[in-house]
Amino acid sequence: MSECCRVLVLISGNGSNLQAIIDGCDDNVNAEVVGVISNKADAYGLVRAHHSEIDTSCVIARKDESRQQYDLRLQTVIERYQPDLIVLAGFMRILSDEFVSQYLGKMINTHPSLLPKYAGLHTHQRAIDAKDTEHGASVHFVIPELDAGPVILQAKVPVYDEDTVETLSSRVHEQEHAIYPLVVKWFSLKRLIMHDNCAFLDGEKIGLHGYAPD
Ligand SMILES: Nc1nc2c(c(=O)[nH]1)N[C@@H](CN(C=O)c1ccc(C(=O)N[C@@H](CCC(=O)O)C(=O)O)cc1)CN2
Ligand SMILES: NCC(=O)N[C@@H]1O[C@H](COP(=O)([O-])[O-])[C@@H](O)[C@H]1O
Repeated sequence: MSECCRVLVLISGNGSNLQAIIDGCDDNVNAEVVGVISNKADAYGLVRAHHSEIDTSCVIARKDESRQQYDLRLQTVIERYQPDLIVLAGFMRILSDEFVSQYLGKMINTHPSLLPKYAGLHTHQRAIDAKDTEHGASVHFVIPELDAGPVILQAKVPVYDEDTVETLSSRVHEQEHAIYPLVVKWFSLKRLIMHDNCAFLDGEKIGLHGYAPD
């Protein structure tokens, strides 16, 4: 079996996607979560990592620190883990252009909307306010432009009239927990790459709305 894919997960909160990725890195997947980095000391995802005996680090923003200064500290910690893949899983900081440019093609994110709809924050409330009938999640490569990287895989969920942010986000979470580990598996098997700002799976260019099996 080829070298195991070293996966580093960045979080800010609960870590349910982290948990899905930990659970997905079983014996059949050539990947291992080698570390978890949080920008919040109280992130429950750190507890999840401890339970799985995964090394953790915290990089907490300092007052009057520029985005670039924070990212330099973050980069120093990241390099200790020598990751093959960096997974943003609810990591709630916008990363500087210089930082992201160093990890093009090896950094992915899960975003709680059907990109390119609703880049940014508060996506569930925006979908409810717009009376959308469908919503979902997008796993994409990370580029400097926020939530604009090539989409790899999307999952759709229905939106009901009686939905609240809580009920809708829960439905989206369920789908994220299914698709994110699959994308990590594809990357670990070297089936998934980014080239010229496009995502490719098994050599086939992935469309704007992610991989769609025939
Ligand atoms: N350069 C990039 N950085 C990040 C990307 C990206 O695509 N390019 N993805 C985001 C993840 N994300 C949505 O999926 C996201 C995270 C955070 C924010 C944001 O506005 N953060 C604020 C602080 C918000 C808070 O503390 O609650 C900020 O950083 O000023 C938007 C989208 C990760 N980074
Ligand atoms: N814009 C970034 C963003 O909103 N990301 C979202 O944060 C949640 C983290 O949940 P988790 O901590 O339980 O994995 C996920 O739903 C993810 O899509």
